[in-house]
Amino acid sequence: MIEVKNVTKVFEDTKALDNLCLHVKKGTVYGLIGPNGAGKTTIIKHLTGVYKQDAGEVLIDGNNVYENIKLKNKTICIGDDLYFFPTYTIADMAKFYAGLYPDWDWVRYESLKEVFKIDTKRRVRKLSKGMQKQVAFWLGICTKPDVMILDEPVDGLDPVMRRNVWKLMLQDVAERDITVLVSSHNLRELEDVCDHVGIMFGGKIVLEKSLDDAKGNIHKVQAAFSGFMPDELTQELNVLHSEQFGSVYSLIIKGDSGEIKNKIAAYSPLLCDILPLTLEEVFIYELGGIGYESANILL
Ligand SMILES: Nc1ncnc2c1ncn2[C@@H]1O[C@H](COP(=O)(O)OP(=O)(O)OP(=O)(O)O)[C@@H](O)[C@H]1O
Repeated sequence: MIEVKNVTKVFEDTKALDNLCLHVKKGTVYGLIGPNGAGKTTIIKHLTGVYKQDAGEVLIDGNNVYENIKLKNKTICIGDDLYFFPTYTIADMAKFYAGLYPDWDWVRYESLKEVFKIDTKRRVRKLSKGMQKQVAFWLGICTKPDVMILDEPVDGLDPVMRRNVWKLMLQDVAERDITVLVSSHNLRELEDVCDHVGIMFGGKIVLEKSLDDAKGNIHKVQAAFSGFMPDELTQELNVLHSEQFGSVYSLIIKGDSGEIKNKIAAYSPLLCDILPLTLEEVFIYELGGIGYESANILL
């Protein structure tokens, strides 16, 4: 279980984290999403013990993360800034990891040769960017972590390998109850793997919910009336966004779908369809509601 309690971090004149609270349950996959500069990488660096917070608490299983060797042994972080020793081959790196991580699993390492299919005698630094990422996952999974912190994890991996890597991680979530926090701008992909999402904006978490709840409280509605949509109805509904194409209104409405349907039905619409939103649309409209506007390109 990951708990971030009221964490603040200031860099010179920038408040990167502002009283941030975040909760990730054990055995779940948590998608951390937010616009550029929201503070995602900064909180990740706190979760991996790179930064020390100015205020608040960063806890994994109830223990402070900063300078906690025991927790570091059971946490793997994979981001864009991968580090491998200049002359080391994959096999050398595996031996190094085996010495560093007490639960290193050689059997898994051997069996994953079937998945990653890269010659272990090759120097890691000479591999392509995507292959280096594969090695990071290969080694990371073999440390048998309790917690995986991932920053744009599958960037640079080809579609088959992205799928393989997610399969391996979700297998560990199901079988070993590991906890995964993943930050990514690829919302389509997160939608397939996350149980919970946290939306960050301005150094805070502005929404933290199960994926189903996040998507269940905001709807795309298409409605038509004989004439214009009644003003009274617009006032009764929490309309985040509205567009009109001829006599059809395309609306983004916050609230319970049953209640929305009943309120519209009371005005005898010619058409009333409630459609599911994608995570990308939830992101755009939730953030639009708090002042991070996007162009009207989704309806
Ligand atoms: N080492 C640092 N020194 C000064 N400012 C920093 C430092 N690291 C981050 N910041 C600032 O903190 C804020 C949050 O940055 P952060 O990298 O955490 O955002 P992010 O959500 O990861 O963004 P992106 O999606 O673009 O990667 C930004 O305003 C950034 O300029």
